[in-house]
Formats: sequence, C-alpha cells, structure tokens
Amino acid sequence: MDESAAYYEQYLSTTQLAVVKTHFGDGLFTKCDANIGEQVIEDAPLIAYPLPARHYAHYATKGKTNGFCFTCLRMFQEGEIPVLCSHHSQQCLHTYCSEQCRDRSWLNGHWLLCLDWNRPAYAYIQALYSEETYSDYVVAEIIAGLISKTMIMVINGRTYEDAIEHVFKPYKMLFGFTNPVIYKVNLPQKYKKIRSLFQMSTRKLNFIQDEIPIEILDLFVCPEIHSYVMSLIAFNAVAIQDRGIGIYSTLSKLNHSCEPNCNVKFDERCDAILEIEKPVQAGQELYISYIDDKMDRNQRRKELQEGWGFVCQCTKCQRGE
Ligand SMILES: C[S@@+](CC[C@H](N)C(=O)[O-])C[C@H]1O[C@@H](n2cnc3c(N)ncnc32)[C@H](O)[C@@H]1O
Repeated sequence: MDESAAYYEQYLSTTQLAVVKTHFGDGLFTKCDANIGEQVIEDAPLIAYPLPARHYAHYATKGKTNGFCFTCLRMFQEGEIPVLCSHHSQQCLHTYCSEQCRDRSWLNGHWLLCLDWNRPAYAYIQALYSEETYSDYVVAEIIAGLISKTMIMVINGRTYEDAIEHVFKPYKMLFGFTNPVIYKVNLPQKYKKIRSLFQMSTRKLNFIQDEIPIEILDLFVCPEIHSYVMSLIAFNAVAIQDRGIGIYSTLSKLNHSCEPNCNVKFDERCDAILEIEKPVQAGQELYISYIDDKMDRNQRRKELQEGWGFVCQCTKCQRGE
C-alpha cells in the first residue's frame, strides 16, 4: 500500500471506500455495490471559510441579517444570538454559533488575523479582506492555522519536526498528484506581506508564551508553501452553496468525470455528504463532476483546463461526446 492509500485508510476504515492510485493520481473507490441515493461518506472539512462577499454583506448589514458562523458556516436562525470573538472591541466582526466554534477559530490562527487583537498588523489584515484578494485571505488563514497548531504542539512538549510533520501532513496528502499548474503569480510580494503581518504579531499571548519562532516563520511563510497553498485552494477547494469554500480530505481525492456516478451535498453546517447518482459495483471508481457537465465537449474541456489545469480523460470525453 502506498503512503497516500495508507494515510487515508485511517479515515476510511469505517466506510466501504478506499483511496487507490489511478491514471490521474489518486482516486476514491468503492469496496461494495451501492445504489442510487446511498450516502457513502460524510466528510467534515479540514478547513472552511466564508466567501468575502459574505463578510461584506455581514459587515454592511450587521444587526439587520441573521448572519452566520465564521467557523462552521451555519446560518443563524431568527433570533439566535451569535457568540462574538473574545477580543471583539471595535473592528473584529467574526461571529460564531457556539463557544466551541469560537475557540476552534482562535486556535486555528484567528489570534494572528483578528483586527482587534492584532492591532499592529491592522492595515495588512484589512487589505486581506478585499474581494479581489480572496485567495490571499484564505492563504493567510491557512498559514496562520499551520503556525498556530505547530506552536501549540511544541508548547505541549512535541519536537519541532514532529509537530510540523503532524500539522502539515493532512495538507501534504491532499496534493498527492503531480499537477503541472502551480500558482506563482507575484509570489515574493505576496508572501512577504503575510510574513510582515505575522512578524508584527509578537505580543505575548495568553495561551502561547513566546513570540512566533523564526524557524516556524521560515518554514511556513515562504514562497514554496505559499504557492502550494494557493494551488490547493485552486484545485481542491469546493464551493459550499453560496456560503463559502471548504477543503475536504476525502472529497479532494475524487476525480472528475463528465458522466459522474456521485454528487456532493452539504448539510446545514459545511459537512459534505457524498451521494450515489448511478448504481456502482464493488471495485469501481467514484467520480463527481467539477463543472456543469451539460455543456458541450469543447466548453467542458476549456473550463477544466482553465480552472483545474488538466485535459479531461473521462470516458465521455474519450468517446468524443
Ligand atoms: C481534486 S484532485 C483529484 C484527486 C487527485 N487525482 C489526487 O491525486 O489527489 C484533481 C486533479 O486530479 C486530476 N484529474 C481529476 N479528474 C481528471 C480527469 N477526468 N482527467 C484527467 N485528470 C483528472 C487532475 O490532475 C486534477 O487537477
């Protein structure tokens, strides 16, 4: 069993699914027959973020709409009182559906990106929220999460190597395939901005005793990780209805077909449910469609090439349909 298959085995051991090497890198396979409508896995996101437009709508109409949780993306119900960021005083408008979601967001790096807590980096953080630089904002959030989780593990007694391996592995495994398209546009400029932002975050924090060690900054805030994370967002992020985006470990292993046998639905939070659309037999690969598969072949191939950087090799395209 290769590294990727072995890694995913721990998540899939309670399901009838397996990650297997294919012509397109890894793919997700079923180990048993399944019928239309069967839900074969429910996958919680590794990370999920609201769309920036949602931030703005929320900022603009604060107090007038029900809002949503910035961690699990659940929309608040009529009359529900949101939990605010613990450091909210003026600028941070992050709202959560529970203290658990609030604390998860803080440990996942919100302490680095909170407009009220990280005042020295205020202008840099503000710039990340603009709509044009959505991927900058998400890259910064992901890298903040990597730094935060690594620091917490080191404080709890793990070695740097061990902590970094543990924290980065889920992201490393997502990108198992070799994709020729890696985003490198304006990279030095982009990663330097985020580095300056994190360097300013040197105040003593209540759960982290030290400043961000230079080893961690060097490791996670560098052109290689920046371009890797940007590519992850481009190729693996899934749109969650009109709420935001999520990156999912297992779903990221689903290859595309223009005649898919599965589709993905989301529950009221952003957990994804993979549902069978056409009967499948044990040993078959599961496919979703990344695009609107009703388009003609040229349009489909163009979208896949431009959006995901590959020439579609699915059965329908191979038949020339
Ligand atoms: C979300 S990943 C799917 C899992 C991926 N195969 C892996 O190894 O992790 C998407 C990538 O898989 C490959 N891929 C998926 N569907 C394909 C298809 N129909 N034809 C060719 N390559 C495909 C492309 O490299 C694409 O960018």
